Amino acid sequence: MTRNPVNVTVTGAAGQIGYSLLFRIAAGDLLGPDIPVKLRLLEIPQAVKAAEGVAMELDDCAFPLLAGIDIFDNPGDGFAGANVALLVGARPRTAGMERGDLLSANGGIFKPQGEAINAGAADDVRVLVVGNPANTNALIAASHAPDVPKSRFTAMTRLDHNRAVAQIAKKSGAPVTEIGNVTIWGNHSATQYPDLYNARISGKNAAEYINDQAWLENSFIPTVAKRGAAIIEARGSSSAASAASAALDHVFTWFHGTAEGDWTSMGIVSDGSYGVPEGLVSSFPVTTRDGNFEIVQGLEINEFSRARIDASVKELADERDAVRELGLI
Ligand SMILES: NC(=O)c1ccc[n+]([C@@H]2O[C@H](COP(=O)([O-])OP(=O)(O)OC[C@H]3O[C@@H](n4cnc5c(N)ncnc54)[C@H](O)[C@@H]3O)[C@@H](O)[C@H]2O)c1
Ligand SMILES: O=C(O)C[C@H](O)C(=O)O
Repeated sequence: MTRNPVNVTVTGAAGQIGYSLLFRIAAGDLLGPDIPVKLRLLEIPQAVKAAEGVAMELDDCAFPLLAGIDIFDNPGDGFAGANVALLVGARPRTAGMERGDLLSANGGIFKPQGEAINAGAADDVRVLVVGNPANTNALIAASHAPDVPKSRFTAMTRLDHNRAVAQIAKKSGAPVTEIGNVTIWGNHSATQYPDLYNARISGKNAAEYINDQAWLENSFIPTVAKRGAAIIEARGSSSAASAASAALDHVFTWFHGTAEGDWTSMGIVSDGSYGVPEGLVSSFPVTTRDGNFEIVQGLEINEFSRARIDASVKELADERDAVRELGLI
């Protein structure tokens, strides 16, 4: 039986994440090996030519699952009929730019994109925001899409989650497949809190298994939280292949589900769980199935974790207040 292709809109298609992401989407890594996709590439007018070059290369791969590629320079056409929307394109921070300038520049991108999703995306649309500041950009987009359920808008903290898994595997000597129940709480920023206390290694409590508080405080948390900056420092540009891989993991897990007893991390609109004010887009532990998710409830939050979650959530509240003042939400 042949399935109808799924429309996948990717913004920032000519950028460096786009270049890693699109080929793997077309190879079936986003939705699965039996689901054809139609790519809708959205770029700014100046980058359309580069996106055309990427589309030529996609053609040249002769991917069996790739049912078509269209390129757009405006959100209204780019999001029309989108079932999955990956919002990667964003305005990067440049020298001398204040946080408010960055939020304002990105508001100019994510407000019209939210409006276009509201107006023309498919009824079942699922949105992942990758472009930074991802959580607040997702908040802006969601607030301009009143007809789309808030649960359809997510921000990417899966890269942070995967980074935490890798660090725990390295420290413990266990393979990544034995690491589970990792949570990233809060913002995709240096204030994020990767939670070792509720994580598990081969079914055992990870904090007890590793039993090294100095490593947890002075190595694990800062390494994960500042990994983006470390990659920029080493590579001369921000993470791209790992970010693309995490975006694929995020969407794949959203549709195909978390493993029994495990969970993943997603930036989602808070329902007030764990004291995170309702409406903020914060990272939580979630279980997923068939394009839906539920926050894992009842986890123990010790004093150490509480202080760090609160600090990251405060940053999210400050970002929300800043975009509110700018009239972006
Ligand atoms: N959440 C995460 O974990 C994570 C990880 C890595 C990078 N990022 C962020 O992802 C974003 C993209 O990174 P990159 O390395 O691909 O950047 P890049 O600069 O290489 O590419 C960005 C692309 O977006 C395009 N673009 C800009 N405004 C647009 C708009 N309004 N509509 C459509 N396209 C637009 C640009 O033309 C460019 O081609 C950045 O904001 C980066 O900070 C997030
Ligand atoms: O930190 C950044 O600016 C890049 C990105 O968000 C990352 O986490 O790699």
